[in-house]
Amino acid sequence: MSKAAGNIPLLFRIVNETSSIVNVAQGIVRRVIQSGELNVIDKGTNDLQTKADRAAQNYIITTLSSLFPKVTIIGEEGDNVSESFDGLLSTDTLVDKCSVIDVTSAQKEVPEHVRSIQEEDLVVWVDPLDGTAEFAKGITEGVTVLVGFATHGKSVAGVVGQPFYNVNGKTTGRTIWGIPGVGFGGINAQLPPKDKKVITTTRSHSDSRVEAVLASVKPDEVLRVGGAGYKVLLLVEGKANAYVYARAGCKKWDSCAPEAILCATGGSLTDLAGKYYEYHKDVQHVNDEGILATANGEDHAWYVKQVSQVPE
Ligand SMILES: Nc1ncnc2c1ncn2[C@@H]1O[C@H](COP(=O)(O)O)[C@@H](OP(=O)(O)O)[C@H]1O
Ligand SMILES: [Mg+2]
Ligand SMILES: [Mg+2]
Ligand SMILES: [Mg+2]
Repeated sequence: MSKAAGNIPLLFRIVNETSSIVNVAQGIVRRVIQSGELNVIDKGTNDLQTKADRAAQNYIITTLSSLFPKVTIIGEEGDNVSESFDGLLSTDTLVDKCSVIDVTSAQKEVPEHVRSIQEEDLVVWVDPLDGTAEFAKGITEGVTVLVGFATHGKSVAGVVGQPFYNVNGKTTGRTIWGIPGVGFGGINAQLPPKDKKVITTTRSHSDSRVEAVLASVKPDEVLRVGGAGYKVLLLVEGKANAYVYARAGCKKWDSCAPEAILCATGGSLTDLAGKYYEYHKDVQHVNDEGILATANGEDHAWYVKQVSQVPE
């Protein structure tokens, strides 16, 4: 390893490598839908998995673990995913490499908790395709590829790919990264307007309690879209004020990367009581207490109070 590489914090190096890996994974996801062969299975009730979920996970974990063999990687689709990605590696040049962290300028200000991270400290939460219920129906805009990084139980970095992101009607895809306390890139972060309360929530996993809690925050407008990652991107871009989901169902791989990116841009993601989720390797996968995320972290306490008033 060169001296320069040795000086770059491990977290920066792994986020950079992951952004390239996520670019390739986005190509895999696009290729599968172009092929028309999704090979959908239901892992439970309304819990779909397609060939794209399997192949993208296999690619991400195989590549990341070969580069960083000491990290712990937990993928949504489990440990025995063998779907081949060989025929799905495109020469797709549509997606630019995401903007990398400018290490030389950022390095002076790297917080100690980031600088001190060792490979063996990292737990990586991989959701190879978020928004599968919609993807299987051909609703692709909200599909994301999520890779979140945690140390000591906290979400410390995230990379999110959006393979069907459109610019002027052209599907270009994009890759976004965020490290709380350091920065973010790949997205134009904006606060939502203050004069209107736009709330985003699930499109495909609602129930009566989800609706009752949603009503408690008195939305002016509700955006029902697929994917935890996409809902958080709506917050980061100022298109929604809060993401409210009062049901167990999202898992650690759904929230780890979005939490880091949202936090890096001034927002907050917690359970409905305002408590941060833990991301250590032995934690329960299901986020039992729902999701409450706000574009502006200063609004968070108000939402916690509102939702706490809904009877169980
Ligand atoms: N009740 C539930 N059962 C199963 N999965 C759920 C769920 N609620 C949320 N999820 C998962 O959380 C993510 C966001 O959900 P939603 O789009 O409904 O907001 C999706 O991830 P995946 O698409 O990666 O499986 C979805 O499967
Ligand atoms: Mg799934
Ligand atoms: Mg998901
Ligand atoms: Mg998924």
